[in-house]
Amino acid sequence: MLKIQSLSKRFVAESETVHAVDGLSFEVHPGEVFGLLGPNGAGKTTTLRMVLGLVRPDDGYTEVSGIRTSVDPFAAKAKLGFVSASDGVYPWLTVREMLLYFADLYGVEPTEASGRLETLADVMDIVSLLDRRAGSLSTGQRQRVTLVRGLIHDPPVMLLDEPTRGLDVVGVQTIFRYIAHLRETGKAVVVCTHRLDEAERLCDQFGLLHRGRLCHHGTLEEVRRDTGREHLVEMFDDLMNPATIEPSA
Ligand SMILES: Nc1ncnc2c1ncn2[C@@H]1O[C@H](COP(=O)(O)OP(=O)(O)OP(=O)(O)O)[C@@H](O)[C@H]1O
Repeated sequence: MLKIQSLSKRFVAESETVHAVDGLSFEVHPGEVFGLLGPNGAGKTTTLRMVLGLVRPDDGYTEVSGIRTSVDPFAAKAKLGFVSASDGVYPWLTVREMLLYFADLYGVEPTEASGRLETLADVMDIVSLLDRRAGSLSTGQRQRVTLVRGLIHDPPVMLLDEPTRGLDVVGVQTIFRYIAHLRETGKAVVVCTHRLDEAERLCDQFGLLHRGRLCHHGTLEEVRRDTGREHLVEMFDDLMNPATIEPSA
């Protein structure tokens, strides 16, 4: 499970203080997909960086499977998988070598790593790519390999940062299949995206982030009830242009 409690981060840029994340709290349970949604600059990446232990919070904490990132960052990281649209590969290694190398970095026993690689290669349809050099893969093939890499140490919590950015229809479907697999295997998943239409189809829980604050939070039904709006895009429009909100009857 992932727990985020009263998390805050301020940055000072050109003598102005930016509240990038401001008192953020939510939980993601096993088998749940949480969409952390927000416009540019809402604080999504800063939140993920704090969960990953790359940025120190000013207040609050993040906890991965009961381990506070600030107390034991290495143990917390071992429980996290991270996939981002800008992930690269080691071009001179074969796909198999690269995935087993990452498994080794995470301390996975070689026999266990090989078994896991076989299962995941099957799920993500990369069996025929395993002995190819990673540098020779197409964008879609590379994407499937990086998705497998995020899971090679079987983490209970997965963070996906803009996972469909730059992908074609087939690539987007692959992400949908991957997230279905994560849900079925009981991972607690956070997806950060601007693609609100995709988020509506992908996520079980939604957090609408604006200027570092969670403005609405819950299932799609709950946020619909809360906002009086049907679609996420309308909810965001209201948040960003409050003057356009129609007074309720
Ligand atoms: N290292 C930094 N120094 C100064 N300001 C920063 C720093 N990192 C982030 N910020 C500011 O914090 C705010 C939140 O940024 P963040 O990158 O978390 O937003 P985001 O929701 O991920 O946006 P995007 O969707 O554009 O990636 C922004 O105003 C940003 O300019």
